[in-house]
Amino acid sequence: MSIEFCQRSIDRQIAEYLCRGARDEPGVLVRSVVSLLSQAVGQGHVCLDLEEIAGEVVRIPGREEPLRLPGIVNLLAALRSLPTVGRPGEHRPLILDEAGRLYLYRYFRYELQLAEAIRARAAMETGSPDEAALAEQLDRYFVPDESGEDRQRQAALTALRRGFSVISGGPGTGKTTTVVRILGLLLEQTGGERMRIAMAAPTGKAAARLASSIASLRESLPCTEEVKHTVPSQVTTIHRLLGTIPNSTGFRHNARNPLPYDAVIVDEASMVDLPLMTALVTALMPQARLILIGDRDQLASVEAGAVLGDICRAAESPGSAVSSIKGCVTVLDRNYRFGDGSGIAALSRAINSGDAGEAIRLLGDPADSTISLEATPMREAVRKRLASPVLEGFRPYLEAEAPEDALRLFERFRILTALREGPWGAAGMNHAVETLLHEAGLLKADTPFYRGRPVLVTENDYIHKLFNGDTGIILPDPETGNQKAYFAAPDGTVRSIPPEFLPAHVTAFAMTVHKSQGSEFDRVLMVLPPEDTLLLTRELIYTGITRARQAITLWSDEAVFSAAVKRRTERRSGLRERLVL
Ligand SMILES: Nc1ncnc2c1ncn2[C@@H]1O[C@H](COP(=O)(O)OP(=O)(O)OP(=O)(O)O)[C@@H](O)[C@H]1O
Repeated sequence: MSIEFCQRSIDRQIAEYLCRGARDEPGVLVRSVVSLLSQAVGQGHVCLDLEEIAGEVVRIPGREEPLRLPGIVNLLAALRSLPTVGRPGEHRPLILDEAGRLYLYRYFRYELQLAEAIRARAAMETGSPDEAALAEQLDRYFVPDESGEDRQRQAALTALRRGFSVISGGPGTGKTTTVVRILGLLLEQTGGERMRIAMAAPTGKAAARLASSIASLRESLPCTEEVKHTVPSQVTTIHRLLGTIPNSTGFRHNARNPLPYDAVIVDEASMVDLPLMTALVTALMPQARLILIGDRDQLASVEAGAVLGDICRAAESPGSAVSSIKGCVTVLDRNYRFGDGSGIAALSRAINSGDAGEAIRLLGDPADSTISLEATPMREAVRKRLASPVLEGFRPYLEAEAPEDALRLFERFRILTALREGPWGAAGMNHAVETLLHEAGLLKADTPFYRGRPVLVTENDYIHKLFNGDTGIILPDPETGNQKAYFAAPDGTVRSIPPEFLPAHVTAFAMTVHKSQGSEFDRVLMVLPPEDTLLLTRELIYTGITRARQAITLWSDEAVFSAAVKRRTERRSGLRERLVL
């Protein structure tokens, strides 16, 4: 195997800077390794596994001869001889650990701090000592079902008893239902007011979704009105909770100024990267409880790490038997929304187990119209093939009068893509959809902010309270007739701003699967390119498919789909091992 360097200038600069002491041929070697580390971090890995690259051939841009890296012993020796490389515990720009993992110092420190904080919290027993009272409470909240195995009840028990717990499950497995019951249980246990609980999610959209679920589920809790009223209804973004500081990567809340909460619950935790998760756990009070909710099978965070996945795997690993992380993770696997036999549920299971053949069989089953597979059309045929799903999917919102109706109806259908650019990427699809809708007379795409243009915000704007991932629609103000960008607020109301004030945004008929994390739509058309690429992974396919509540159509060639389902995203990190110490 040879390693391709898609070296960015930043990787080269970092390597030059960190390898100042290294000269001549060994200097080229260590500079290359450090460049590879920087590149790996850019791709989402936390560290570089030297075992994996030892003995491999590296092609370096601008250098004719490829470089063969030495075997692991010599490679480790070469790196250890550098003044910039230290061992764990030392304060050097690069850290080489005992397992041959090379880190940028910052990431090593994050990983170590996160593992230590989680282990300490996992070892913390927080539950009420009154077992009989606890059993009575749990029976009230979780009416035993015929299966005899109630994972939701188990998840709640863990959340009540331990300082750290994780609830992982796909859409519709009852994560939100369980969280709301945990809220009721926690508040009951402590007599309501004394328990200070914060709820957060990585994006504004995910926060809004959780807030509205809590509002609708709270009334059904089997507790007193008094307890119901103390159930918190606010969900914030993690950045807001921690308090961002302009032009700094630090937060207002940290170990010296901890968050004033007894329990912090984080939804959509698979989207949280290593630096942010570390910032969050280090900002908790020593006795505070942390509950993470998410889907371990989804795409990992955009930035470095796969924290939720690593935690879940650590809890399952054989080594965890003697560690505090054992028993902290509950996986919910029963689909209450569709039933386990539904097409989308069965398809997600086949994909998660890497069984592409079964997934293709399910997709081809004519008896199930909720899931289907069609070959990706050639570039020239894309628009023709899009016409029917696009007109059907987008007509209702474009014909709606009131902004709140348009926003609600827009959630019915979305095109998700694997790629950002190109004819099968979000950019190409958006262009094709715009043209189709324009030709059909459903919109007039003659100005940037035409009536009906859906926009997806791509950065956080604290002034206008718009966040990365928020989706709005340009519509005329009923009173003035001027175009405005309308957004659904977390409380269910609609608000608007003049389109000129919009932060960075893109058109949103189609969006990448990455951007769709934290959202769900009734029907989804997911588009894979006709050629296989390394970006197509099992996690990407699973995440895209599970965005659909009712029906999914997949455009993909069978070979491309199979290759993708078999390809797992592996993010290098040492977190799993550090958690089971
Ligand atoms: N134990 C249960 N018995 C019966 N129905 C349940 C149970 N748990 C959840 N449900 C129902 O299943 C549906 C999905 O539950 P919920 O929204 O809590 O799942 P979720 O995992 O949070 O899904 P998503 O990730 O899509 O938000 C809801 O309609 C809920 O009422």
